[in-house]
Amino acid sequence: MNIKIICFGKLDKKFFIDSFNEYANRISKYANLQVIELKEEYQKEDIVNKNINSDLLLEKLKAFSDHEIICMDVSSKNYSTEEFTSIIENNKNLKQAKIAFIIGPSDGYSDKFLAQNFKKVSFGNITLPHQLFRVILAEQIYRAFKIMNNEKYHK
Ligand SMILES: C[S@@+](CC[C@H](N)C(=O)[O-])C[C@H]1O[C@@H](n2cnc3c(N)ncnc32)[C@H](O)[C@@H]1O
Repeated sequence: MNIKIICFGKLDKKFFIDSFNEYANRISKYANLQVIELKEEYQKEDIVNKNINSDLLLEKLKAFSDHEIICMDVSSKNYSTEEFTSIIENNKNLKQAKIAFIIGPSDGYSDKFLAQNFKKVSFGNITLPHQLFRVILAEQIYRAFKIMNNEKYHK
């Protein structure tokens, strides 16, 4: 399985880099994980930033039309770990399964972006900073593989 995380900016704190690398390394036992970091526009008005960054995402996603796109969005339906696992599990047996998770820009997604027919997933009604969220997403992907493979992991 090929998994991509498409996100904005770089991890710039050692504790985030170390934590993410730890989970990425664990995930590598089950899947190819690739992180695609986009350059975020943040110096204009919020609404302009939102539109520019969302359009950049849409442009980038044209190269991933063969992927299941999962948009991580605070305001969407809450997914439990088991429900999240089922998204990955549904792809598991597909030949050349490809999933791309999107971590959005700081000013949110544009209406045009949200109108796309992507699955939208929230990990709960709290807004997490994007660097921390990248670590949490990697941990949940790793947890999903442990669950799918009936392997022991911390409860
Ligand atoms: C700092 S947040 C952006 C928040 C932005 N103001 C908004 O309303 O979308 C950056 C990204 O982290 C992800 N994120 C943060 N908390 C999340 C949560 N509880 N569930 C799902 N995604 C989350 C989303 O992809 C979000 O676009």
